[in-house]
Amino acid sequence: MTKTAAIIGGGVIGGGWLARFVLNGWDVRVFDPDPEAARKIDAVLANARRALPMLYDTALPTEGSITFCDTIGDAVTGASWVQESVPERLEMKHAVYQEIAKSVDSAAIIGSSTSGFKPSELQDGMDCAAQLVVTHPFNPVYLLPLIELVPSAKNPTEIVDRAKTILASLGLFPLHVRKEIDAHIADRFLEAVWREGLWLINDGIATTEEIDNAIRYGFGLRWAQMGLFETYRIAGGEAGMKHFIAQFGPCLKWPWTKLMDVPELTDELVNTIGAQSDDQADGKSIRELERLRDDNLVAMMRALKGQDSAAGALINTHEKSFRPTIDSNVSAPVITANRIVPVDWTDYNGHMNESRYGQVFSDAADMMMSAVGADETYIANGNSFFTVDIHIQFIKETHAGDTISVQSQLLEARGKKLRLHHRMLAADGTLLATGEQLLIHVSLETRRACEPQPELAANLATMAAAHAALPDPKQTRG
Ligand SMILES: NC(=O)C1=CN([C@@H]2O[C@H](COP(=O)(O)OP(=O)(O)OC[C@H]3O[C@@H](n4cnc5c(N)ncnc54)[C@H](O)[C@@H]3O)[C@@H](O)[C@H]2O)C=CC1
Ligand SMILES: C[N+](C)(C)CC(=O)CC(=O)[O-]
Repeated sequence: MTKTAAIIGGGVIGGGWLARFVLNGWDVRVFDPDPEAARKIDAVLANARRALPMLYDTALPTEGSITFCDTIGDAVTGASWVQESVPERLEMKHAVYQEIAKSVDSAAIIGSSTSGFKPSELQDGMDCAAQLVVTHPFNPVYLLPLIELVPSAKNPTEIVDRAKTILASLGLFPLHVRKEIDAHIADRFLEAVWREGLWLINDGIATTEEIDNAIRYGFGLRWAQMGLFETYRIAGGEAGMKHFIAQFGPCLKWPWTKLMDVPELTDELVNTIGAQSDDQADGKSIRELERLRDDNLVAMMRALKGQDSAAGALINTHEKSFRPTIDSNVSAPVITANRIVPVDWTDYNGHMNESRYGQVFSDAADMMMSAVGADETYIANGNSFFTVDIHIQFIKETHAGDTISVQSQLLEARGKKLRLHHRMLAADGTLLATGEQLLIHVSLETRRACEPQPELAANLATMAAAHAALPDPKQTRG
């Protein structure tokens, strides 16, 4: 059944939420009084449509619909999730909640994107306070998975648990902030780091670019995969965290940081920061910077996906929830891939690198193996297939963001030998490449060829019989 979300406020953050819901198959109803809202949302959605699907090795669910509404009441009616992302002003948020409360379903969850308000401040005077929690996202919401989920004492556990389940189903990482506090967890860090950055500029120590270099060439990379404490545990050497604290704890009392002092944001300081930031951007527009940011985030998150670590492990788990299953009894070629070409698969020629064709066909073979029962369990029990030969024909170029699919056909399954033929197609059916693979069934213990287990042999025979009736794929082009 299609689920419906209401997006109240469709700016930078509301637009990102909208994209996250729509690209995960939810219908969305939006209210934003800005006459430019639809145009701005389209721009965010275009970025999201390009970037989010690249994180996954299979197609996302079919997109949901988007409806622009004239009132808050119209937008929230029938929605099971309402996401408020109006400007960070308490009186404005309260006025919006009054309107939401008039029409919202009593079972709906209302999430606020607030960066700093505590849920109890937001719930103050609200009729359906028990339904509202803070769900604080990070920009770009369509790519970054963290959501700080902050309930107050007014929220029943059921709401918090259901919010966690829904957020996880969108590929998000709900971090339950158990005690409400101004600015939750992450923005307290960001603000401390930002404050220090402002001081370093104010005091003429560093420019915006030098500060960004200090982050992106060093600790920013560490933080992205391990965070603060685990990184410092390692920095303590074999003696670990306690040794690290013994060594560096005393520095905390030295005047390394300015702590709560804030430099006065005089015109002079703001102009200095603005000018340095303009220099640093080197003529790139915000849209160009967004694209660079998104491509880099996709590439980094895909690297973590390969390691099944941190944000990458989350993507792998989410992907399992919508990965299609394969029916091995089909008398048509099996669809073994349906995906987007990610940005990290392209090379200096501006197209998908040849090595990735091999990867696509290798993944397709994995899907065929799993379709006939040579799945994770079969492999864990000590048997598998090794590829001993592959012939690839590169027929047409393909580029980052293109949709590709693969049709696989079983050409021969005889004893230890398995021969597959794959056709890689563009979204319009154009043939992009073909791959023919010879695989040999092996024992993972002896690392030598051996006969498949009887059940697998029977499944292979069934598929081979069905596929024998298909036209010879080597004769079919385009
Ligand atoms: N920009 C950021 O980096 C982040 C912002 N947030 C939070 O998200 C919320 C929204 O911030 P942004 O998207 O950055 O602001 P924004 O200014 O980009 O968007 C706010 C949108 O709300 C609309 N709006 C104004 N009054 C409205 C009303 N009565 N009903 C419906 N829509 C209304 C505006 O037309 C605008 O499109 C704030 O609470 C902010 O603290 C959270 C995480 C990051
Ligand atoms: C600057 N900010 C407080 C609005 C930042 C956030 O709330 C989170 C983010 O995306 O950095």
